[in-house]
Amino acid sequence: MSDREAAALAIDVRGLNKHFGDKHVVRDVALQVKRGEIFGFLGPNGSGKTTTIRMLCGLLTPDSGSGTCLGFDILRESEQIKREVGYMTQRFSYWDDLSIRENLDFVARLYQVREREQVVTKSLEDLGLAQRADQLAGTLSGGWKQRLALAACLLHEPQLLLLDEPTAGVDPGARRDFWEELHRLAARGISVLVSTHYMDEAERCHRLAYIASGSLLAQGTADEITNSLKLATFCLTGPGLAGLADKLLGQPGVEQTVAFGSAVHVSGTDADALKATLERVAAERGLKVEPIRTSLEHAFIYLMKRAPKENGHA
Ligand SMILES: Nc1ncnc2c1ncn2[C@@H]1O[C@H](COP(=O)(O)OP(=O)(O)OP(=O)(O)O)[C@@H](O)[C@H]1O
Repeated sequence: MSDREAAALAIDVRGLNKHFGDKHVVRDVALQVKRGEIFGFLGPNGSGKTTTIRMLCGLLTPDSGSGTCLGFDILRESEQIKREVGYMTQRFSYWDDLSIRENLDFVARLYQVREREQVVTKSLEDLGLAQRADQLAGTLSGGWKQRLALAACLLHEPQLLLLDEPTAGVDPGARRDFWEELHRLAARGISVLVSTHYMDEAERCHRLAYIASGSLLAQGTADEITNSLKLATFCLTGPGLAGLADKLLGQPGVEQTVAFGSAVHVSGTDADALKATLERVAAERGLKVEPIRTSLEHAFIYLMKRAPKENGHA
């Protein structure tokens, strides 16, 4: 890769491995995140997302692997990385009995931010927190707490944000606002790697990676990931759908069924066999069957079901 291409990458790592005791929790992970890109990091609980993020920002040393974060070597230059990265942990800690402004002021002191007062005031304005600047953090709702957390990790003007499930437990309106803010930051050239369990958030990322049991199973745009699986998906609607999803499993061509209230989505890689099965079932039961686009949600359910169940040892 040329220097120019490398400079266009905020994160460029390969062969990352991490064990905890005899548990191999991150396996040969390679990630490339472009500058100014919002990169989604998805995977079931315990799949290794937090561990990977901590290795990227120099908080954890990989057992093996190499690469750069913002052009700094992840093994030798972790101090520089920490200075240029904003890391929002799953449980952001703020001080309940300090106001929003006092919390930000405190964090700005930790980072030794110059012209602290102006920086804090600007941050309050940029993040829409000015009206609540004097409210005690402990009295804020989940959405406002996340906003405070984001403001805090932006104070030292990082080039890259590593956000670990920043919107867990936050209501849909506040999540939408949070994502608008992420897109504004990305438009300013800030790179974002964000882990999430929400499909609507995954759809809003420029590119994504899916990790299960420590291994990356897919990486690319939403379309690249869904197309790579070569899944055909059909939607069944009509009367008496209860229990149908389970009954279909195991029939020719049927690899995955997902029940929704008023429909069952059925996917498989052998489109002809799947179609034949569904047309037969639809005729028998008086249902309607139609092909639909394989969504990111279908793709991730498919990947998750095929991933090894446990983190293996070794
Ligand atoms: N310090 C540690 N010591 C021992 N095991 C750990 C440690 N940190 C994480 N693990 C284990 O490593 C595995 C991966 O954890 P990690 O937190 O990276 O997953 P995750 O994908 O971020 O999960 P979640 O979505 O639940 O946050 C889990 O089995 C976890 O129990």
